Amino acid sequence: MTTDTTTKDATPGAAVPGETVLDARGVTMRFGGLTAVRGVDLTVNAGEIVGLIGPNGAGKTTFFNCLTGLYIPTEGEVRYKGNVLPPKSFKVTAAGIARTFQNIRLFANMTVLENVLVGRHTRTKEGFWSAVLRGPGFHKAEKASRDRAMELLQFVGLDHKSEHLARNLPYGEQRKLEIARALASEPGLLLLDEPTAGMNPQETRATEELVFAIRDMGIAVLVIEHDMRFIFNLCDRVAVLVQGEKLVEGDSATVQGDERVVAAYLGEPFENAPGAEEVAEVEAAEAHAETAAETAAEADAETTAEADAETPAETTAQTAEADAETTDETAEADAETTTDAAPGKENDR
Ligand SMILES: Nc1ncnc2c1ncn2[C@@H]1O[C@H](COP(=O)(O)OP(=O)(O)OP(=O)(O)O)[C@@H](O)[C@H]1O
Repeated sequence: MTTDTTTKDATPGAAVPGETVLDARGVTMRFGGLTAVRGVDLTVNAGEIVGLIGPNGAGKTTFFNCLTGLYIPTEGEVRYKGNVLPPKSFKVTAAGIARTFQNIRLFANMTVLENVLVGRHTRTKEGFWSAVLRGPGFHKAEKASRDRAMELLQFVGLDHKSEHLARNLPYGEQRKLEIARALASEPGLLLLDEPTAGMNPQETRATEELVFAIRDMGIAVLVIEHDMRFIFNLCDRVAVLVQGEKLVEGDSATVQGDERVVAAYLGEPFENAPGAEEVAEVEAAEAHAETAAETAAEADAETTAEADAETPAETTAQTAEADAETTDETAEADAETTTDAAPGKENDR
């Protein structure tokens, strides 16, 4: 019996510069009557950071799921380094694509180090008997895995927390741990689904640096994010999905300057832009609701003004009358009193 306990190619992801790492063509995903992604083409080349943006429900995560074997696209094809991807997520990971999730998926009750070690399982060859017998080869492989996991924890800045339980990490560090675990499979392409969600501006900037460092390690990156500043600082190319369709693709300046993108985010759709009709309907309903609210407010304001105008005038007039009468009576009484009681008057008479 032989047990192969060597660690597989440490950097299988290392890509040839300029090589097309990901090539998705005509990817369509339907759920019953709903087409979440429609005919999307997207490539990611070695050394690139590509952004995928779009309003909520645009189909970004569904597209990611089609790239990672979680969904089998209804139509279209996804190739990684020229090979069609197998329709199983663990095989996609083994092929060289790793990902993080929008909703963090860590093993909460395992330590930080154990979480990263789990990510390494596709890169080790220890078989069943090796694990059972725990011979010298197994221990050697285990040590190599631990060393690599610690390197990755150091890379994301979590090596000092390797023995902490994952669930005790603050949110931002949990996101970093997810990235370290994804890197543990030594990918050639990393897909990040909203990596800065819930982070403060400082953590977001640190994540930006981390993604640049990942790219510099030779790993291509495709990132979904709603933080436009993060996307436009980071990405070589950005693709915009709206209503499941790719609306625009280009460098940051091109995408930022494209009026259809501005319209898709600001709710002023272009004629024939995907989703324009729906947005127009929502806008019309909102405008109608606003007009109704304004009319009601104006009517209220008029009623109040009329009531205000009548009430103080009458009250003031009545008060003035009452004051005048009181003053006259007081003056008379004062005059009488003063006259009657004036000292020395009688003496003067
Ligand atoms: N498993 C599913 N079954 C049915 N419909 C789904 C499924 N997954 C996604 N959808 C629908 O597909 C559409 C696209 O959703 P998706 O989550 O991909 O959008 P998104 O762009 O990632 O949105 P967000 O930015 O809010 O995460 C939505 O209408 C969603 O409800």
